[in-house]
Amino acid sequence: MWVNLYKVEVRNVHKDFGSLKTIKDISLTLNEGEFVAILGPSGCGKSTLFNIIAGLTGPDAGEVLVNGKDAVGKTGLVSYMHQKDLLLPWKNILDNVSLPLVLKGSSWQEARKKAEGYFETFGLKGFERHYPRQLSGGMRQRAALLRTYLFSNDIMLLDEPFGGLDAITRRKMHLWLMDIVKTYRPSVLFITHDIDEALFLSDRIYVLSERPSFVKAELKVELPDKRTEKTMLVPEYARLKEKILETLG
Ligand SMILES: Nc1ncnc2c1ncn2[C@@H]1O[C@H](COP(=O)(O)OP(=O)(O)OP(=O)(O)O)[C@@H](O)[C@H]1O
Repeated sequence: MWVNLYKVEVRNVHKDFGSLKTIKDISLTLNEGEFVAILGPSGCGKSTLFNIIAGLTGPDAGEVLVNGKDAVGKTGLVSYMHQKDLLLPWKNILDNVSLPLVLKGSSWQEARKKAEGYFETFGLKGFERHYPRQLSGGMRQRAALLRTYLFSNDIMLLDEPFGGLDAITRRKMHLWLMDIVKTYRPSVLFITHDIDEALFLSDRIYVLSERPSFVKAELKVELPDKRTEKTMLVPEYARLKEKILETLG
């Protein structure tokens, strides 16, 4: 019998922090090579959900499977880029992004060699020996994304990676990230507050309710694969956006 093996499957997760009811009941799936956005109001428990998937926090009830296996309380199975993912200020960019490979057992020499191979694609070529403070905001985020990708190039949890960037840099990062995703095909769960960002980047979107959160809607984003600025003008884009706005209420 053929069984669809999800990269990530969350089944009926529930979480409270003392009397603070945070996650009421969330189930979701992530297929191989898929880009799935999780859109929800501030404080509804999105980061908590990621902490649970990454094994950093235990759910009060429910299951988390990564590659079909129980992942509750298990770290290291997915790469996780936090909202404010800081690069180590005292290490240069090459060493910052090589670090996950060293933590996984490579020598510094091997790790740097492998990491260097990605600098061109990640728009960091020529900045290997620069320190984080010498880079623009967009470059720092690309370096943090590369570090996340190198930790496990398979499943990535990205918690609002472009939240702190200005609108123009953000737009550029979206176009860039789409190319990266097409080239490397990672499976990505992506938290955002931004409806356009979710529509522009994703294959599917889960819309969460206010806290205590549950999945209010799941939408398939059937827009052309190659998305450009013009995608926003397509009628299907407007239809989906309206549906999300209605759902968020
Ligand atoms: N370890 C903790 N102990 C107690 N309360 C917590 C803990 N972690 C999160 N919370 C609370 O749970 C709620 C959900 O937080 P969380 O960061 O998951 O939301 P979020 O949807 O990611 O928010 P935002 O979109 O603003 O980043 C918040 O009210 C937060 O204060």
